[in-house]
Amino acid sequence: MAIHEIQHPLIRHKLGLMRRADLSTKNFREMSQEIAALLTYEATKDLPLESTTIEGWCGEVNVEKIAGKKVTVVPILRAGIGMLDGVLSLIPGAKVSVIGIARNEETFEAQTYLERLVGELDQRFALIIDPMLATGGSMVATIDLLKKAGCKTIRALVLVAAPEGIRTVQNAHPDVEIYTASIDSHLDENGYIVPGLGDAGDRIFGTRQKVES
Ligand SMILES: O=P(O)(O)OC[C@H]1O[C@H](OP(=O)(O)OP(=O)(O)O)[C@H](O)[C@@H]1O
Ligand SMILES: O=c1cc[nH]c(=O)[nH]1
Ligand SMILES: [Mg+2]
Repeated sequence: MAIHEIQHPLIRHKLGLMRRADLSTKNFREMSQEIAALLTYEATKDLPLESTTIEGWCGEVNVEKIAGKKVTVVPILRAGIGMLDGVLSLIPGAKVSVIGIARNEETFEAQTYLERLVGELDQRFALIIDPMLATGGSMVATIDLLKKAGCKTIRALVLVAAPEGIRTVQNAHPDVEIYTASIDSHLDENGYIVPGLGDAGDRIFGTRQKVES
């Protein structure tokens, strides 16, 4: 498996802004979608093209179109929804397969509570989206489930990845490529990515609990 940490200046700049603890929910949401679109651009760079002839303004013209596989975007609820519009802004025709997974915050075990997959998964290119790859439990559970449903080509887009999570996905699913805006330092004792973004779901949905001082 390859891990791609994208070095594009727009991504680096936007991620830097997202790390600010005082960033508003509105701005955090907007930047999640913007980085998701930029990661989509990178992760689809090698999609195969085929030639076709169309009727242009001055007669027949040869153009290219994406060949073969159709795409399904797979947001991992909840936080993955925060990247969905960004991905769809570049692949508007993609079908969406929704997976609900919540991490048990004591054991870090991934618990699946919803599975709504689109059809013909054996013919689709799946793009999993989740802002955070921490222990990797949620990502491995999602890939397990997609493969069981017949999916053969899978890539994952995450805003921030921890080395621990990358290793876990790498060991379980060496064929899956991950695209990320940043490989961060490590996980803390609560399984949070350092420096990370904090709880991405809470920051996207505005459910962040204020810490009493
Ligand atoms: O790599 P892992 O250790 O599995 O952790 C990462 C998962 O944790 C977060 O979701 P969370 O379980 O908090 O659910 P939420 O999106 O509903 O907030 C995040 O969005 C990932 O799905
Ligand atoms: O750092 C982390 C780890 C898991 N889930 C998050 O939202 N953030
Ligand atoms: Mg959360």
